[in-house]
Amino acid sequence: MITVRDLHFGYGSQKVLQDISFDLSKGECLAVLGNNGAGKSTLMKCLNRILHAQGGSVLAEGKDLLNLPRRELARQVAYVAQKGEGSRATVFDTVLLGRKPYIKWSLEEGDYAIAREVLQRMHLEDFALRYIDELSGGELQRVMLARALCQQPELLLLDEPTSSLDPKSQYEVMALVRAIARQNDIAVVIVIHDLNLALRYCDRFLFLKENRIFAYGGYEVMTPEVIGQVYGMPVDIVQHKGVRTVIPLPFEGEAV
Ligand SMILES: Nc1ncnc2c1ncn2[C@@H]1O[C@H](COP(=O)(O)OP(=O)(O)OP(=O)(O)O)[C@@H](O)[C@H]1O
Repeated sequence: MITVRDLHFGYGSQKVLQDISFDLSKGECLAVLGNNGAGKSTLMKCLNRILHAQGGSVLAEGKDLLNLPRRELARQVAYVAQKGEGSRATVFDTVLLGRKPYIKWSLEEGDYAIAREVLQRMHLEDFALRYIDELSGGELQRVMLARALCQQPELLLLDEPTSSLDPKSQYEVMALVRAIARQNDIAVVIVIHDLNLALRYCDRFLFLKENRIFAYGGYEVMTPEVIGQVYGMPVDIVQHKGVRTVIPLPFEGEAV
């Protein structure tokens, strides 16, 4: 269980996060939603201690993540940033790097086996020997996700993991993340702009607005009213062939 309580953060005098509290069970996916600049990436960076929260607590299974030694933190939390970096390393070596928090003296056969398994699950076997600075944006995004999975964290933080993927890959990757979360009991926090992907693959939803949580909960908070107030646009939610779908409605006076 991940328990976040009263998290606060500001860049200088600009307050970005205030009174952020939520709980997430293992195996669940939480979508973090909100407009550009709402503080979603900042929240992820506070959870991973890239940024230091100025107040509040983050507990994972009772362990205080904001005060764990770095190496221990890296075993608990994996983070995939919005912009992946492309260095001169192969895909296999990059994914293997996810084992770093566990290595004592040298890599063991178990580490290679985990990397191979993750590559297979992410359909990246054919890319194993390619250099990551020669991949497309979407391919690189898959590799960075694979590296995070190789880390076998308790908490997986994904900042817009589908932003560079083609439509089919977006659904495939989200389905895979959800399946891995459930099978391996990983709590996943996903910053995502696509409400339909969130609705389909996430279990809980956290809307940020004006530095604070505007709404948080299960499907009951995914309503046209909440979405309308957070994003300032009219929407409807319909069920089509069993799939709940958010449909943007025309703005007032807009011809369609
Ligand atoms: N390093 C920084 N220094 C100062 N202000 C920052 C910094 N990074 C972000 N901000 C500001 O903090 C606020 C929240 O930014 P953040 O990146 O967390 O938003 P976001 O919700 O992830 O946005 P987006 O959907 O555009 O990715 C914004 O007003 C942004 O301009």
